[in-house]
Amino acid sequence: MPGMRKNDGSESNITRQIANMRWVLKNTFKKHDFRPLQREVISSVIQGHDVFLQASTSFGKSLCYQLPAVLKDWGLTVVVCPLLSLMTDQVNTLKSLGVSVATINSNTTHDERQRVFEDMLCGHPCTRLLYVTPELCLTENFRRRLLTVHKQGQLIRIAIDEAHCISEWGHDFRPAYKELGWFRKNLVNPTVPITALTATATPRVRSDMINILGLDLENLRLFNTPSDRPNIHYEVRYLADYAGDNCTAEDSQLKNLLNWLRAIQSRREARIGSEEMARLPPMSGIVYVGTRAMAEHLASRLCQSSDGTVTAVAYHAGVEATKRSQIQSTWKSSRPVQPADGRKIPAFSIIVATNAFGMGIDNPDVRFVVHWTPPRSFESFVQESGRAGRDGRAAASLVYYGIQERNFIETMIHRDTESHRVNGHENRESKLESFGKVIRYCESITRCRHELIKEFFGDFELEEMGSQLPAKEGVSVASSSPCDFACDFCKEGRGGLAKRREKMASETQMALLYADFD
Ligand SMILES: Nc1ncnc2c1ncn2[C@@H]1O[C@H](COP(=O)(O)OP(=O)(O)OP(=O)(O)O)[C@@H](O)[C@H]1O
Repeated sequence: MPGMRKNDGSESNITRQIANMRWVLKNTFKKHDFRPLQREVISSVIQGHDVFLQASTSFGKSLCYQLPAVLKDWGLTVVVCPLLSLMTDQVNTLKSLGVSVATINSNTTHDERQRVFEDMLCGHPCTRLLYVTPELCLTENFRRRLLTVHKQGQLIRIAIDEAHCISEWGHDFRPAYKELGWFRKNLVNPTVPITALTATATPRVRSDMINILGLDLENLRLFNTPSDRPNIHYEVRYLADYAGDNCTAEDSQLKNLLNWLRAIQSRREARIGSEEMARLPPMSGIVYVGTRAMAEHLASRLCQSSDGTVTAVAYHAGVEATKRSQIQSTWKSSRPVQPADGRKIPAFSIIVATNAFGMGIDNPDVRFVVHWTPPRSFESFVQESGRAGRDGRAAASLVYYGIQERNFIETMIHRDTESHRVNGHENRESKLESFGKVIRYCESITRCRHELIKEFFGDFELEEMGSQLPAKEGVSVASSSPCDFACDFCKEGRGGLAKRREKMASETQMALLYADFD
């Protein structure tokens, strides 16, 4: 492509870098081997292509721009990142590996900012990776500096993490992302290649990403992995929206969750024996709830009602920042938590969270994610459930679903889009469309849940667009079913699910309930 720089230019340089990939992987990043597809994505990055990577949560997308940035012994890669916590996490990890990395965000001091800018403009920056917010990329000051680095021939790539934030049809729309088309329009002669990464983009969001960023279709390499996660067992539990004789709907849901946890505990005990189990740290899990108050309430109920089996703590935007990071690090540490009063070590360590417990949570051994109420968007569901099993081992996703909650969430979406009026109608339509997928996912009793996830993310369409497939050549990502009894449909069959769903309050019952309310 005219004007396009193939990194160092010469073929021999590219070949040398590709040959060194494995060495850098082992020596700098301390990883034994590439995961399927990582090698191909990284090779394309090194060759100077625009790259679009849609890979499931925990795939290891960051390595796909970090490794090429380190592999070259000069030049700056700018990484646009939407969240402070995500940025801090990545920067700290890279620093601990000895990589020259910097960040400019709202927490960066004036002196540090000056130091980073001086290095950036010195003509031969030491910094290999610079993490910035999308908002910084809007400022004239930063843009001017970036143009200077480019004129000096030192800007080798722009990486845009969580690139689905660019689209109003996405679940995390961020207006500043929409302006990132500036890079392609201005970083020219030679054109600076762009890598866009996401775990959750529907076809409509994907096309926004490609168009707004101005990715060059001639030069673009597309990659994707299936949007579902083969190691996650997906299950939906149907709530009967009426309470039993002496128990509220919440009581019966709590009882159901505790029984589920006890069953996991018994299976584990049968597998490894009770002595070994007593030595192990508690199993980590996340329970997502809709509100801060519910997070506090459910965390305390889980502690009280579980007979010492569960330790649970609430996490939401109202918890003070230092306490939040303390909660996160205790939960991530995987150390057995010996209660001070001599009680037994709990079998489960649970964070009861609102969606404030979000992107960038990289705890490898979360064994389950429970949605206490249905998630508000399908993309959030896949992101949140994808925090389970990041180590590749078996994990579970459980969603509690009931008609009452469904109606409540639909009402809230209407109300929120009314009051915020963010592009009013379109915004509401996209939110309702996404929640519609949650409803179809939960109410379906005739399809494998892994297949539904891939269908809703348009995995098959991505293949048709020319996306590269991971390792096993010729096997279609979308059409092959990875579900080895790893969802309730494939395990229980249509009959089993239908029986469970029957218990859910019917539309008519709900209408009667609401009539009573009025
Ligand atoms: N080749 C590899 N071998 C072993 N571990 C790896 C490899 N590549 C990445 N990882 C690890 O996998 C974890 C997830 O990586 P990363 O944070 O890049 O995921 P991601 O694809 O961005 O996921 P998400 O969208 O959920 O944030 C990290 O702990 C990372 O160190």
